[in-house]
Amino acid sequence: MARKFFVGGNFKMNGTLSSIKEIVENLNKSELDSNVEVVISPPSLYLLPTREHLRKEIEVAAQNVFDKPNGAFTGEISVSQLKDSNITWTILGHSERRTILGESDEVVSTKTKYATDNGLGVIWCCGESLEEREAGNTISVITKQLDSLKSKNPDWSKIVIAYEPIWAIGTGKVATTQQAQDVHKAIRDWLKGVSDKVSDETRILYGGSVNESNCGELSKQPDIDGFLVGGASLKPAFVKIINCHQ
Ligand SMILES: O=C[C@H](O)COP(=O)(O)O
Repeated sequence: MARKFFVGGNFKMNGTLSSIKEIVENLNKSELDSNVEVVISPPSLYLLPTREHLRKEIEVAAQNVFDKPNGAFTGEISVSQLKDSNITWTILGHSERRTILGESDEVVSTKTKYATDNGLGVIWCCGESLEEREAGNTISVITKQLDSLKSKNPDWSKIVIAYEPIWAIGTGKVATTQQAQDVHKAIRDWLKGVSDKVSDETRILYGGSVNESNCGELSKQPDIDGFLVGGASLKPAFVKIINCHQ
């Protein structure tokens, strides 16, 4: 079955009201490949104005969400609050939250389970550090992250996986097409252990220094179903990345 190509833009903690307005206006007026699913993820403060002004075919994602319905959880946002604001996706498990904010596999998996069970799409991130890659542990690190997720029995139909080698994030050091394809294939094979259907249908995105020059080759790989773009999603060239898949 053909998986719909997916391009996410993760603004991280970047942007202002005016710069995000410019990004939204640029996306609104651009011709975008209708075979590509596009989701952009501004900082939480800008979710609502982004949703309000962005063309409807593009969805909006939070960069994080909590696993409780409401209550005394200062600084957190709930799934129902996002859905109430027409925010239909969230990113979870980004390496910056795992390493800087100390989110464990258990925390990420629990939040993913809660979000998917309550109808939110999740861009679920995994990836290895440079030391782990150099020690030959890439697949075992990713398998551990995936095993933790599987143990919670999430709704896989709501999950898009983003493979993001930490050493390629924001460094300009993109993984080679072969390095990326190899890991994506390993993830696809691992997904067969959940079910053939999940393996066939789940999109696996690549993230890490994707730009308008390297996206074409990466997009030709059989197990690369899209991108999670950081820095380049803040630039007009993001449109070229959306349209790079032939
Ligand atoms: O979520 C996006 C990734 O961390 C990639 O960021 P980057 O494209 O700036 O390397």
